[in-house]
Amino acid sequence: MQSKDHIFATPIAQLGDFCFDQNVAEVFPDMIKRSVPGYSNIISAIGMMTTRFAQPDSRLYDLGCSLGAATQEMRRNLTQPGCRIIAVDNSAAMLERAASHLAAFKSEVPVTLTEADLCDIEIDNASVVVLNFTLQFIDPDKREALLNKIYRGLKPGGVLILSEKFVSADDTVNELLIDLHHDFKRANGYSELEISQKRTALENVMRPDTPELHKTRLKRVGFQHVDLWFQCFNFGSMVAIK
Ligand SMILES: Nc1ncnc2c1ncn2[C@@H]1O[C@H](C[S@+](CC[C@H]([NH3+])C(=O)[O-])CC(=O)[O-])[C@@H](O)[C@H]1O
Ligand SMILES: O=C(O)C(=O)Cc1ccccc1
Repeated sequence: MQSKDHIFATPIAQLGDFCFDQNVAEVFPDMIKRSVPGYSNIISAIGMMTTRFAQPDSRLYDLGCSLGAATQEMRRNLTQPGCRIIAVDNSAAMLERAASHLAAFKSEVPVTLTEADLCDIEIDNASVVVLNFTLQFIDPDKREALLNKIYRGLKPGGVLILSEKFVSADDTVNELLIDLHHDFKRANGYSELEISQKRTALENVMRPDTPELHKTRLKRVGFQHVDLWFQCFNFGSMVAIK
């Protein structure tokens, strides 16, 4: 049985910044499923893209892996020999649980779990890189350098799958998409208090960009082929091919 997310269910007097601690790690599968429209479709598609883009004797990176949902899907769909998956997160609580989640499945594919800041790791010999709802938590000033490092670490023909919460450049549409996201959360059983307290807690730590900025930046770092392949409300996923 997975634990249900009640983190923001009661009034919190000193609402601090959202962080990926033990409490969040414990309820994370429930939290992400009820909070991110399209999450399970995106995870499935990461598996499908792995089958298409993984190259023999290369590395696959899951950056900001949380409990390793994308890692597990890549591992299940990998058909090329000699590959290794490197799953990275800077939350010790997440990585501890990722290790036990991944150990619950049998697989021949080696996985390295690394506790590190994405800004400090090396990326090398990569055929598939996944940033599934992680770039939005990186300091905006460091995003381009990280994407540049990913581009340089990818082999020709390699792919980056970048999923994010977006802001719309059009204020009216932006408000509509945020409202629809809140409707989605209500429909999934979150109360007004849960929605508003989490929104406040995320304000300083999650800074979404427009899809246009993502596309321009990905092109600037060198990706030849970039587009949005999925969007539901203000959440979506882009593909960038080297
Ligand atoms: N600087 C950083 N360095 C490393 N990790 C970081 C950093 N900043 C944040 N993280 C990590 O990025 C993850 C973001 S969750 C990813 C979901 C997952 N990809 C999934 O497909 O289930 C998305 C969400 O919760 O909306 C958390 O585990 C953070 O600890
Ligand atoms: O819940 C939200 O409002 C989100 O934007 C998604 C989310 C999901 C899990 C952790 C942090 C943010």
